Amino acid sequence: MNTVEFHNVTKKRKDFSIEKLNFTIPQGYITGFIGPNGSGKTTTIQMMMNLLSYDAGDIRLFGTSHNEQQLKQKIGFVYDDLYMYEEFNIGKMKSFIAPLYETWNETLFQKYLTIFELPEFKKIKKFSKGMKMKCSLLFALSHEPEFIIMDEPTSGLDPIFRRELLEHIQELMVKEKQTIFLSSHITADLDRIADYIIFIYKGKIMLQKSMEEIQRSFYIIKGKSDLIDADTKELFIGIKQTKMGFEALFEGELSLFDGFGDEIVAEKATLEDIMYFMTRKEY
Ligand SMILES: Nc1ncnc2c1ncn2[C@@H]1O[C@H](COP(=O)(O)OP(=O)(O)OP(=O)(O)O)[C@@H](O)[C@H]1O
Repeated sequence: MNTVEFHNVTKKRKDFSIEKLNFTIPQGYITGFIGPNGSGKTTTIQMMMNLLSYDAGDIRLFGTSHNEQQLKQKIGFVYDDLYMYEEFNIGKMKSFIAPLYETWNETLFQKYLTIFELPEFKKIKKFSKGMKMKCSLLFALSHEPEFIIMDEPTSGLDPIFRRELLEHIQELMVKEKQTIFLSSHITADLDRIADYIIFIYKGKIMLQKSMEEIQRSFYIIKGKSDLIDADTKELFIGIKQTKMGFEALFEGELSLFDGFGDEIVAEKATLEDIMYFMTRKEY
């Protein structure tokens, strides 16, 4: 079962276009959405949330087409920009937000308020960026959404805070079995928690795979430059020449390199390696 399905979604902007975007977000897992700046992550999320129109194609949520009521009740949208409520404190915000949700869970709200150590009666404009992110997460979680969308939840947070937030997200998955879609260009965060990865670049999907498949099939191969010729070059997705030799991204069975013995070294590729080599312009 998929929580979200994009079928041939096309969106043309002045200097940017998304052509026939196809991907799915499986139910009950954490899907990481990665891509360099300006790749179309926010545009995609806005179309998913029905905040932005598209020119062609179909977006299905929970098995049906967009439906306002369903969007509001079943989705928790987490982002750090709470400008609308800057003058409010958490208590006042709750009095506006809670009645909007049939599924509002006050016990859960109190629980996360304590866990996140957020002050209930301090104005939100006095919150740090990280506190605003936690506050957004607090409200999103308290109405027990089936699907949580997070747009860059860890950007601008310090490493300790980021790790804490990721731990909370992971805990949620274990306990509540929610579906989470998390966009980030901090790929190390997703190496840690994602079950699936969707990689977008210049409005196109470059990769959609489970983390398990990625870890099993992508490697960084290092060796002396003289090993690179027209034939070996064909094996790699991207190659970088270094002072020590070459580094290249490879997808497939490592046994292909058995004949090279210790002339090459293979390491598992990180998401950052994959993103780097797949978007490199020169080889
Ligand atoms: N309102 C808009 N009108 C026209 N073009 C826009 C608008 N918003 C964004 N774009 C363009 O669409 C492209 C994709 O932007 P988008 O914000 O979706 O990327 P992103 O992957 O979220 O980037 P980042 O990681 O930097 O947030 C960019 O080239 C951007 O300039």
